Amino acid sequence: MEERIISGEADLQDLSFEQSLRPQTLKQYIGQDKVKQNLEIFIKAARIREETLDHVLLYGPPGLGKTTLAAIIANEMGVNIRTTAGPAIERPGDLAAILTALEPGDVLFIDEIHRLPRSIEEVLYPAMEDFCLDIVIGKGPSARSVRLDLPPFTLVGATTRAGSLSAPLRDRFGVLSRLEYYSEEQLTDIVVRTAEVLDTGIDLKAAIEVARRSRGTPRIANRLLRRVRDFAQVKSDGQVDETLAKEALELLQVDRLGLDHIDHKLLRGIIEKFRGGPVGLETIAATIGEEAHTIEDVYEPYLLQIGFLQRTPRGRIVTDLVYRHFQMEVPAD
Ligand SMILES: Nc1ncnc2c1ncn2[C@@H]1O[C@H](COP(=O)(O)OP(=O)(O)OP(=O)(O)O)[C@@H](O)[C@H]1O
Ligand SMILES: [Mg+2]
Repeated sequence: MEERIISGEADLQDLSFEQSLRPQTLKQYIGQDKVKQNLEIFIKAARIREETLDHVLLYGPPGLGKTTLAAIIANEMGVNIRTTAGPAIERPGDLAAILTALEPGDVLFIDEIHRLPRSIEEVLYPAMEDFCLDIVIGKGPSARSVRLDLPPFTLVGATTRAGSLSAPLRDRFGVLSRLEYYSEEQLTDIVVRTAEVLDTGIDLKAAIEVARRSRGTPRIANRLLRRVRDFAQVKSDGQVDETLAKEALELLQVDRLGLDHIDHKLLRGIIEKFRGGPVGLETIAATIGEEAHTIEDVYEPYLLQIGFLQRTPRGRIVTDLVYRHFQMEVPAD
């Protein structure tokens, strides 16, 4: 798969920047109002009762702020956060080691929780429900099960694929929060805030230009801003205005809706070879030389979100919006 500047997934450079860009409190966290309102109430209530917060599952596409929100939850609860990821926990013993090291009230953040092995999930159930751990000591006829008490804790799970989570695991979360794509206004606020953190001067119009091309995703907004900032430092005095932002984004080959050459290839392919569809996923994949699941997981979600593609039982179709975007005549049928 090609590297894309408008990918929602983190690259190495993002990771080194993101830590410094992360908002620390619910107040600083822009957008996701419904999720924030709920969490605010649950957190307040838990603090009044001096109890741990219920387990929270955060789900939604990459780069929308799940990891950020997990850290904010711990911060607002005034507790420590321990971070791990589904694929990092291979044996029940790994999980036991993490759980027994928690302090009362801590947040345990498990990223990519859908990738937790089934055998580990089963250890997690009693830990989530009753704060205890059943471990088997010894082998064969002398084996016995011992129950270990754990400190009360809050599990915060994050996943881009809520659908691949097993039902029993999903049911054990008291709070299920789905993160949505951000509006242009919210992304503009994020761009302005990031520019402040990076000590970069940016005009409002330039910030809007970056926001508009960020596919509803803060990670992409921050990444584009960094590239535009580089451009401003080389080409002018470092101040980002609208003309400069447009010029830089043109060079990055991100169009005014945040589509890149791969999106263009996909959409034009369906128009030119299949008269706009319907066409099956496998056929599209073969035509543009990509894996079907990559198209489904990576390329399609945003195109569906902005109404450029539709999924029908007979395959994908492009909508009139695409013809207009490419300034092509919309076909009569
Ligand atoms: N609501 C927000 N307000 C301000 N900045 C945000 C917000 N949400 C995310 N960001 C910024 O976007 C970047 C990516 O966010 P984060 O790493 O939390 O995404 P994620 O959902 O965990 O992604 P992934 O699925 O890849 O793990 C971070 O640098 C963060 O600062
Ligand atoms: Mg994350």
